[in-house]
Amino acid sequence: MIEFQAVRKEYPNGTVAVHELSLSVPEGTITVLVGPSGCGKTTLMRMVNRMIDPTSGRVLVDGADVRDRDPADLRRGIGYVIQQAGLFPHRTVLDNVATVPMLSGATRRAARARAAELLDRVGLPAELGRRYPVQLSGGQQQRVGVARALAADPPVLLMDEPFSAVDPVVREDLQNELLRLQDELDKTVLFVTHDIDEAITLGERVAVLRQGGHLAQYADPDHLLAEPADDFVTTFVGRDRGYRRLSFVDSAALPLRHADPVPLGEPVADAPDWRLAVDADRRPRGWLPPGTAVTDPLTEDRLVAGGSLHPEHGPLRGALDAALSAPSGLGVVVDADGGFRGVVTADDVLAVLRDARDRP
Ligand SMILES: Nc1ncnc2c1ncn2[C@@H]1O[C@H](COP(=O)(O)OP(=O)(O)OP(=O)(O)O)[C@@H](O)[C@H]1O
Repeated sequence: MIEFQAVRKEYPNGTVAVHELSLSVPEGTITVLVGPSGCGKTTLMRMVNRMIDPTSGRVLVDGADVRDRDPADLRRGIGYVIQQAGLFPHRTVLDNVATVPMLSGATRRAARARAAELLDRVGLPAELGRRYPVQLSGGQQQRVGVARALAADPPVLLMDEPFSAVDPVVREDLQNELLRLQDELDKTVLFVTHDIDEAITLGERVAVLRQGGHLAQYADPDHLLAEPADDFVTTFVGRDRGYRRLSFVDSAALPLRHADPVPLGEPVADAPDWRLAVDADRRPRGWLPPGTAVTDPLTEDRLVAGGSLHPEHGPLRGALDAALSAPSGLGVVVDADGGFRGVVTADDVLAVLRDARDRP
């Protein structure tokens, strides 16, 4: 656990970067610090590994004041990932990662074996290990940065805008990769970003900071979107927060409508409605338009491509998207194996939301 207790940072020029801020970062979670430029996010984060000491107040890691720890020793237990990855340009990718275990006394051979394992873990092919950082894309470099931060297997990971220099598609990949890794590793991650979407995607807890290093709100993402604490947070989380909130509401209360899918490979009689075609494993393959009779065995070329599929009990946002993107207006719900379960309409999704809102 990381705990900030009434920490304040005033730089020698009189700038107050962090103003008496208290915050607990629970163990094994991703906690995000988010806020506009200059609100003190980086200053706050760097107090954890003593790159910056607070003017007053205390920072505790696992109950101990970091000021009582030797900085080098403290940092061995804290991985640090920054924007642009900060890799050593004259070392190969493999050696960039192997440097960390070698500093902790591993032999070169053992350190390289560990580095190769980590590169694989962050989704990089082994042959990239022989290249130099400039020979990698921005997204690949960030993955190396993450691998290097994990090399000493630290319980705490500090990530300062690690994904902000890459394009949105790569960024989404990296975010998903981090969530997948965190599922396996259970680190205590403190993540800094100025992007509220990134904060909401990654954070189990999100701390919104405003200018002068004030904590505007500290909550889980659903709470932040549903009940922003003040006008600043409302503006910062943005206009479409109602829609984005759907990502955090699960669809357990969504009733499934029955539908009789038509199997591929069999003739189909004419019918007035759209019908979903499924394969032998009941996996949805597409929609047969109303009024189509098929006398030969039904083949995929007769079908209109389907919309997105909604995994049963996934977030409501996926159910709404499935309904809106299907040519029939019926969102297809599938089980864990991708088999057809039933359909939902956009009205069904809205009814669930209305019920949730009206419940006392
Ligand atoms: N060494 C320093 N000396 C004086 N002022 C500083 C110093 N470092 C940062 N500041 C100021 O402290 C405030 C907080 O800076 P900080 O870098 O923590 O903000 P941030 O939220 O991380 O911003 P960004 O998103 O732009 O990186 C800013 O006003 C900044 O100009």
